[in-house]
Parts: sequence; structure tokens; C-alpha cells
Amino acid sequence: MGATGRLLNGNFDLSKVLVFAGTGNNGGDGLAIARMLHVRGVDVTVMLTGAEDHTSTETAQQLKILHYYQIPVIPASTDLTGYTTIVDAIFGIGLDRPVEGKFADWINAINASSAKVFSVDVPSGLNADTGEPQGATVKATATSSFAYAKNGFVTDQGKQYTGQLYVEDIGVYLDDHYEG
Ligand SMILES: NC(=O)C1=CN([C@@H]2O[C@H](COP(=O)(O)OP(=O)(O)OC[C@H]3O[C@@H](n4cnc5c(N)ncnc54)[C@H](O)[C@@H]3O)[C@@H](O)[C@H]2O)[C@H](O)CC1
Ligand SMILES: [K+]
Repeated sequence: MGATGRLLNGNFDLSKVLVFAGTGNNGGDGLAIARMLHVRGVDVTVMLTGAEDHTSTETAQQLKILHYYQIPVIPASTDLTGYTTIVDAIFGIGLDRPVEGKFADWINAINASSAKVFSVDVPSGLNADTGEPQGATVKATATSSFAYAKNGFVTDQGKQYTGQLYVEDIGVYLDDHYEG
């Protein structure tokens, strides 16, 4: 069905959606979701955690498309007033250190907001291998994980962060490296 389909399935109030995006490829996936919601008529705003010229190649490409569609892209903030759904695309499997400082402030604001939270691939801050939070960690209403459910999602602790877990087929498999 795809992550965007999970958002469109009726369980989320899409009156005013915020995509909270990091500058890595997890953010790029969030930007693609923002575009797909926008073309379906959803009011979407993007908050970006870093500078537009410091994004990964794929994320830069997605940003270009968002600008073409004139989807608002604003700097990350802890003021999340008015948003009915927040798409968490800050960190995915590239998390490599504890979440601190302004990232922790943003994640704490997401958790404190009254909006439902939909995490892209991994709840930001959760170690996808162990299911241990690495500092501030998003508590999602639902998570769409790409290709397979990460090991950390099936632990008792990990489950508390993913919420409802969906696994999306993106055409990659664990045995992709085998020939024939
Ligand atoms: N790998 C695949 O098979 C696919 C991945 N997809 C998506 O890509 C993300 C992973 O993307 P990546 O760019 O490797 O990492 P992230 O976006 O998770 O983050 C990288 C970014 O964040 C910085 N960083 C890490 N930890 C911290 C921290 N604690 N504080 C501040 N900054 C931090 C790091 O330095 C990098 O700049 C995966 O989850 C999927 O969403 C595709 O979907 C395709 C298949
Ligand atoms: K995420």
C-alpha cells in the first residue's frame, strides 16, 4: 500500500499535516510523502531540521520537486500548534548517536503535541537494531517500516515507540545479493 496510503486510510486527521524532515534519506522519504499528500489535496507543511544546501543527494532532489509544487518548507521549530498529523521523518536507520540538544527539543515537542504521529521507517531516536531509545525518541501512533520489520521493533520496549507497525514492500529483499 505504501506509507502515504497508510496516512490516507482514514485513521489520521489530515486537515493540517506537518512533515518533520531531517536532511538525510529518511527526510527525503518524508518529503516524497509530503508531495504525494499535496497532490491529493492535503494541506502540508514541511519543517526541515537543517539547511537546504546540506541535504543528501536524494533529499535535495525531493526538495526541488517540493519547491516546484510550492509546498511550504520552513525551519524546524517546537511550535507545533494547529497540526492534526505529524509525519516523523527526522532519523531512520542512519541514527548513529544519542539524540540531544535541539533535536531532543523537537522530538519532545512532537511527543507533547496533540497530533497523531506517523513515523517513516523508524521512530526517530529509536535504535532499530536493539529497540532501545537513544536519548529523545518519537512515540508514534503508527510506523511504516520499509522492506522488513527491524529487529528492534519486536522487543517489548521497541513496540512502545512504533505504535501500529506496517511493513511496506519497496522491492528490496534480504537475499538481494544472491544471483539467480
Ligand atoms: N538503506 C536502504 O535500504 C533504504 C533507505 N531508505 C531511507 O533512508 C533512511 C536512512 O537514510 P540515511 O541518510 O542513511 O540516514 P538518516 O536519514 O536516518 O539520518 C542520517 C543523518 O542524520 C545524522 N544523525 C544521525 N544521528 C544523529 C543524532 N543523534 N543527532 C543529530 N544528527 C544525527 C547523520 O549524521 C546524517 O546526517 C532509511 O531510514 C529510509 O527512510 C530508503 O527508503 C530506501 C532504502
Ligand atoms: K523517522
